[in-house]
Amino acid sequence: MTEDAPEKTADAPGQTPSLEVRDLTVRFAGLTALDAVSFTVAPGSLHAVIGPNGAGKSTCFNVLSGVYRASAGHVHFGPDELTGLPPHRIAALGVARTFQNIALPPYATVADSLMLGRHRLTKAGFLAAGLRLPSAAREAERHRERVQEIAEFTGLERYLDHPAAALPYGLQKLVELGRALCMEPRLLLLDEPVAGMTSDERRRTAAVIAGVREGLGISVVLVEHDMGVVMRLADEVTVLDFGRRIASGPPAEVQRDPEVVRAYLGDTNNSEDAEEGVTS
Ligand SMILES: Nc1ncnc2c1ncn2[C@@H]1O[C@H](COP(=O)(O)OP(=O)(O)OP(=O)(O)O)[C@@H](O)[C@H]1O
Repeated sequence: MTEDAPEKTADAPGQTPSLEVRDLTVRFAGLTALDAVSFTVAPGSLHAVIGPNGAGKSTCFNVLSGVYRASAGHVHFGPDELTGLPPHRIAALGVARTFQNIALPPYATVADSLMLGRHRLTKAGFLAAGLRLPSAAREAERHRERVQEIAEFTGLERYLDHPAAALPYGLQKLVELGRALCMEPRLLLLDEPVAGMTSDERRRTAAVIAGVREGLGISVVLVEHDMGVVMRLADEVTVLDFGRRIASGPPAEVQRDPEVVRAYLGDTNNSEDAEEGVTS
């Protein structure tokens, strides 16, 4: 695809395609952060990428979303090659992501923050919106309705008028998730969505993620340290260690894999994971 080719939009009809990651390699000045990693995310499934600290999970995410460039290998989303595309082109193909660290605008309400996710789908031009043409007003109303639906889906409806950045941490992370859903993605990349949450917040967020997979038919790639959440939600798990894929398969299988157990228990810098192992 050339830079001048028209951008596809995610709201085009059609099924969610599979995501194929093939021999993905990323090198940083002498360090191989990802070493020929391959996995497939089946349409509508939830695929977790796990591994001890420094295993290459964030690097993998950053390549999938276009933040980092692969040194070798390919990522295909259906017929489209994502490798080498900038983040906005990947987003235009229906791939949305959340970040480990919250990046909400400081004074925006929850409604405004969710509406930011609609930006890419807005068709009315600056002039039509500025002149308050009926077509622009109708479109704005449709976006507001969708924001309301997604707020209900994520349990945020009663906070719509609150400043997002003033909400408790767990709700702010849900706003991030809601904003990604407002992009109408076909593939959602969730980077540690329950990190730093209370157990109540974790339960609530895990239920929303389960709802995304079950109710919306969106494929999800999840990077998460909370093994309880991973084992409950994932259809398939890929385990990385020192940039290499050491195991892949259904959670129950991966959990028993001796190399996975060794990678976790042998990682003395990761006491929380070592204590929890891969069995919680
Ligand atoms: N931009 C970068 N420049 C140089 N090295 C990097 C860069 N990003 C990541 N790395 C290195 O690549 C390796 C993999 O890091 P990465 O952040 O992908 O691991 P991770 O599995 O996400 O770890 P964590 O669970 O701690 O977030 C690490 O050794 C890290 O220091």
